[in-house]
Amino acid sequence: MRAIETNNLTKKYKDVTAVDDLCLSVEQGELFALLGVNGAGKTTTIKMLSCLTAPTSGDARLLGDSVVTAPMKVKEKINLSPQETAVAPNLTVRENLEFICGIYGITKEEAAGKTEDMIKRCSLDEIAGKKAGTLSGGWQRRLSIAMALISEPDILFLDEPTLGLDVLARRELWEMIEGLKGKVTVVLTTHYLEEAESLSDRIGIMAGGRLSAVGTAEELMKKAGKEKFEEAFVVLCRGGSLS
Ligand SMILES: Nc1ncnc2c1ncn2[C@@H]1O[C@H](COP(=O)(O)OP(=O)(O)OP(=O)(O)O)[C@@H](O)[C@H]1O
Repeated sequence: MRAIETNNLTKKYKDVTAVDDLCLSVEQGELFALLGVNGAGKTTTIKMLSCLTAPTSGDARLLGDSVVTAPMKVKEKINLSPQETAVAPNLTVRENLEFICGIYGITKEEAAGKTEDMIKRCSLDEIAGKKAGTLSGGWQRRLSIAMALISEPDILFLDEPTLGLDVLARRELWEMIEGLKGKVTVVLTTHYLEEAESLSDRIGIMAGGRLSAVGTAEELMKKAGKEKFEEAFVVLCRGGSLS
């Protein structure tokens, strides 16, 4: 069974078609990156796949369940780390994680163990007792992803995980995301081409709400007839043919 399978997934706002007839599949354990210029439809796609907004038409199945007819089942299997880091600034890192455990109905005793596990797994030890609001952007993103992992999702959506981070913080977050490879299906959106190229198994390029190409970075460069990924991206954004 595929992790994600979309069939003609479409989202229209009044006079804008944000996502247009999207047909895409992602395998279990895959790290899939959605690339595209501003307004290409990446965030809207993630929102439909994570049941935050309903499609106008079409459907998507996540591990077999439809976002249209079974959104509650889908929500049990997924989690999202949104563009805006959603940590509680006055709680410590540990308290933020315990708070999320509470939301999922995990008992206090279990929550303590789960929180410590997550602190170790996401290498948050050195800042576990610090208030989240005092942390750098990189640490806040790392905490935000740890919070999304508490529910042990099969599929994790990361919307622009490294937006605004400096080069070092970005590299550290890449290592964390790479550590998820093969264990969790990850779909991330990004504007950083090198992020998609070095992290992901496959890349989908969106332009004008449509998927203009999909494949490994190598395949996309071959398809565009370019040796550099950035050049391939420009060609494919400007309407390279569908693969
Ligand atoms: N709630 C909304 N109401 C009206 N139009 C919207 C809404 N959300 C998104 N859009 C429009 O849909 C299109 C796709 O937007 P979306 O945010 O999905 O793109 P994106 O690829 O994520 O862009 P960015 O890289 O800038 O975040 C844009 O034209 C946007 O203005």
